[in-house]
Amino acid sequence: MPTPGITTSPPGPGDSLRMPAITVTHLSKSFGRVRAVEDLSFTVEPGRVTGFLGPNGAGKTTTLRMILGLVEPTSGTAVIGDRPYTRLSAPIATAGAVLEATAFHPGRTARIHLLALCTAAGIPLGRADQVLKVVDLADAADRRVGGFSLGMRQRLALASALLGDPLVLILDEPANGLDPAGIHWLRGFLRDLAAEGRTVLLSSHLLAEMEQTADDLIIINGGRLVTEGTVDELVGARAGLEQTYLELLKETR
Ligand SMILES: Nc1ncnc2c1ncn2[C@@H]1O[C@H](COP(=O)(O)OP(=O)(O)OP(=O)(O)O)[C@@H](O)[C@H]1O
Repeated sequence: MPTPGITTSPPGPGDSLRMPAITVTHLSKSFGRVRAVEDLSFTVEPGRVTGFLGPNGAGKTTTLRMILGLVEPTSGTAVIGDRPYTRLSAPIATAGAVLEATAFHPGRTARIHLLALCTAAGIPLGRADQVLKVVDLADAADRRVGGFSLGMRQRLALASALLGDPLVLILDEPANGLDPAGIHWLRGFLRDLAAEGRTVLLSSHLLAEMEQTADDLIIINGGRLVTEGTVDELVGARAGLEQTYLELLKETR
């Protein structure tokens, strides 16, 4: 298994002071008559894994895309540190992301895919092999991505997100397609990133997994905040995250 750190010189404890939080303030997005996100506010703290939960269509992907500057908010703001993603001075070194439906050129090998990204982003080419090792894909580096399993594609997407050694990682359903060993690996990996002081935000429908992986939770429904807090606060004495989650959604219907 790869070593936890994604960089050759992981941030030290003092560096966590410089790790950016994600701050979403009164964020809204409408697509025509569809109100995908409505007056949403929350904070994602550095040094913690934050789970972003909500039923299908709750607005999770739209929110993540607004944080990454891929969707223009109708109103409100989403900032990483002190500014929107599109105004970051070093966006690739600040935030990395894995979004749903990541497209790869099927004829390219994993290494060529990453080398192309390095070239486009001005990242030293040696970084490609480093991140392949980190996500445990070194043995598949010269295989064409068209023949990759879903789990391997997820790992390659994660490798792409790590190229810039980002302080903030934003992942939309990263466990999708991973087998139990892969999910176990991902959990340890994300926990290690947070332990290095990085800010980790991930959406998932896998509640049992989220309960084990996340420190903090943000739950939304119908584009609005249902609740946010630590896993301990929210689950507390109740019988697990699944029951807590279903009860909270029922209350807000
Ligand atoms: N580009 C778009 N054009 C029109 N409607 C959109 C667009 N993107 C999202 N929506 C709508 O916004 C709402 C929120 O969608 P979103 O994908 O953000 O939810 P989600 O919580 O990520 O759902 P899931 O868990 O199913 O992935 C849905 O009603 C969706 O149909």
